Amino acid sequence: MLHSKGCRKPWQPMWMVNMTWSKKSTRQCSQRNDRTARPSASTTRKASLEVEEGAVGKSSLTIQFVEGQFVDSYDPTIENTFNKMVNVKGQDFNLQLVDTAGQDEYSIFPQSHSMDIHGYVLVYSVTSMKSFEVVQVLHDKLLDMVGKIQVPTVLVGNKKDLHMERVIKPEEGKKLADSWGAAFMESSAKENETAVEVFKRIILEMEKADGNAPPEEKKCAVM
Ligand SMILES: Nc1nc2c(ncn2[C@@H]2O[C@H](COP(=O)(O)OP(=O)(O)OP(=O)(O)O)[C@@H](O)[C@H]2O)c(=O)[nH]1
Repeated sequence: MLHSKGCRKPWQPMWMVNMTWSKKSTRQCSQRNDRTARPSASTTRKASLEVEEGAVGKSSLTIQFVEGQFVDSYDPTIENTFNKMVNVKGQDFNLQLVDTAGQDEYSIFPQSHSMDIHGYVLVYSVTSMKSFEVVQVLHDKLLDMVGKIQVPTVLVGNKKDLHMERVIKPEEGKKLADSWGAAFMESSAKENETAVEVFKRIILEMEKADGNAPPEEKKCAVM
């Protein structure tokens, strides 16, 4: 897409959180914990997925997306990197995803989370008011660190399948995301469809920030 005809311009690196991805023209198998994977010869994109508070389901969403399975156990994350090819609106992206450790409002935001990152996925649990509060603190810290007023971001309310335990309404999440100029969605790491949708959404947000509207929204000059 970057090098093809049309009105696309060369992609310029931006910072993101927790995930990295690169565009490639061929499909690749996913790899877990692949810290040695060679970067794509083509332009590389990075995004990062930040989880507010522990246990909101960040790792579960990632594993559902990368491996297509739900993990019922809880094993606190230190940091893992994943690669996964994903097709969005006819274009292949090689997503390099960094699954970071859960954070609270007192955590120091690692500088590495602003380096060579193109977008961020911020996750809270719809069953935890605390996680919803912490995600707001983390977003502020993120903007301070990168020195921008807006970054490509998707706010995700996870665990939507836990209906009886829900304490955050979808409208509250949407309102917060709107105030950030971010995309919003709810997910369940038990459902492959919503996990995949999370990562497609952040790719679209990064594309948008790069001036690359989705195909149906693109307006090329008529010669
Ligand atoms: N019902 C339900 N349980 C979930 C969902 N996502 C995660 N869980 C469970 O919540 C617990 C924590 O999930 P993790 O994915 O490890 O959470 P995390 O945010 O990565 O936690 P940290 O590694 O501490 O950052 C696990 O027991 C998961 O099985 C979900 O969408 N629905």
